[in-house]
Amino acid sequence: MNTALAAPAHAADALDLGPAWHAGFADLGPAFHTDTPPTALPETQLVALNAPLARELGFDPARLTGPEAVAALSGSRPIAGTRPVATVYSGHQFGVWAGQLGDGRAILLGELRTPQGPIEVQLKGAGLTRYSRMGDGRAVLRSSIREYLCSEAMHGLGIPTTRALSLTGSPQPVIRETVETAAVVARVAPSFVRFGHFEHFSANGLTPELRRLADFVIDRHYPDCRSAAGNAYANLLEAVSARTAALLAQWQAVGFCHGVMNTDNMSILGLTIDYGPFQFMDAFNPAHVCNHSDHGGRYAYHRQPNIAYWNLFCLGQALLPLMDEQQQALDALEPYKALFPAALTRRMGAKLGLQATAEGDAELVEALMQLMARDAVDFTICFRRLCDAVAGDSAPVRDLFLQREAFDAWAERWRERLQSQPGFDAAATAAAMRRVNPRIVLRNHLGQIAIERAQQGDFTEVRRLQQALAAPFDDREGEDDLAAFPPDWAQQIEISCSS
Ligand SMILES: Nc1ncnc2c1ncn2[C@@H]1O[C@H](COP(=O)(O)OP(=O)(O)OP(=O)(O)O)[C@@H](O)[C@H]1O
Ligand SMILES: [Mg+2]
Repeated sequence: MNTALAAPAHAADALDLGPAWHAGFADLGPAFHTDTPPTALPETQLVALNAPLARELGFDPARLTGPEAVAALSGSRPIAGTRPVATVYSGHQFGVWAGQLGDGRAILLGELRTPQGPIEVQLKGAGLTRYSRMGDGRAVLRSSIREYLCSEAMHGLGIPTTRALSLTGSPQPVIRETVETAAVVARVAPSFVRFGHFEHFSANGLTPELRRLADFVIDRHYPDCRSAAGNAYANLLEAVSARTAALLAQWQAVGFCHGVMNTDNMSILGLTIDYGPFQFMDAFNPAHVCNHSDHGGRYAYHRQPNIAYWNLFCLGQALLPLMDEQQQALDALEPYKALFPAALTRRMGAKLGLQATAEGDAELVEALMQLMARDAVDFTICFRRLCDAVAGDSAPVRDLFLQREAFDAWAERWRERLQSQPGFDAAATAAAMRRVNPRIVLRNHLGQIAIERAQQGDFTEVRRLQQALAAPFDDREGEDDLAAFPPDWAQQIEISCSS
């Protein structure tokens, strides 16, 4: 059922932003959500707008910049045609069952129909909901800038992610370790359903609702799971596992640490979701833990692929009531073990200029990563300089290593492998490598500089970063500072769950 929405009760005050809204998820019924209007913030202002995305969604960007629209995008004025709800989910946090969670500060407005399919819109930080528990329903400007920029950075890198439409701020104080100010990210995705949504209905023995949710997701996003042979829900689990494997390979290949891979932060569509304590690594350390609250290092970079598998197990467990036997879930999860390493070798091989995977490539990649780890080499700069080494000068990449002879020995093996490719063309290979090895990623210190300026009321750096991160593979003038090594103070930045 996909009904267009009736005008809400507060229609007189509601602002028409252009495109028509549909209920989508809210049609599932009251077991899945609670009607929750956003809570207004005072004196809202536009920190940044994603005009290209606005156009894709059917908005006229010029119409989103006026004070009324900015109030609407921050949840401070109702949007005509929307039906705001907070959805309920549960989840495993840091390996432990956490029980009911839910959208404690994100409010789903409804969905827009685009040529690419339905797109849900949420306001994160838009006020208290039934699921806020001890929280205040708010998000601070600091963490909202990080979410806004990183979701678009991931999109620019070609990594599946929720996306950010707008970032609005307000002087309203929000208490974290210090007093900060409130902000709201309007974010979009084809679906915000998480593994935790399934865990919720399963753990509560609500099998009809569990089935309803699974059918909703299959019908809209995985129709092949029903037409294929076998149990449709086991097929769903297998399809989600495949997307998750592909996602994790992409994270690992850009040195991205998520920081809070709890099952409530795992997207059923294999999107990156919840930009909290994430980090793009500077110096490569496979055991790097970006979240200062993660004392045990559960979500260290090198553990991410196994954690994803653990989370998929939780999803499989949740879907069991819809399967005929446990073995179906186990069989659906099995392919991850081969899919992930194959995808990683393919991605890392492409970073090294290899068009197809051959025997020995995984080992060649691993040997480089070990050298990088031993010398704490900068992840992004190393791969970018390798591009230049194919057709030209290898001194800049060699200079990154302390153990130069070890690097030379590795580079010789690499060159041999490159030249073994049929029709090898050095210039074309270097160009292809530049399309997969970004020049610019959202390093912690770059975000920090933009945050500190924005906290002073200057949003220019947020907007400059947004533009640069949208095309992270390009060599553009005036962006050398964004592609440079991190300053020493970058190591002192502490990123925690506080947001
Ligand atoms: N300030 C807050 N007020 C209310 N609830 C919160 C707040 N911060 C986090 N929560 C809730 O705590 C749980 C775990 O938070 P987590 O940090 O994973 O998510 P989040 O950053 O709020 O958002 P999301 O996963 O939607 O991006 C979620 O249910 C979340 O809604
Ligand atoms: Mg979360």
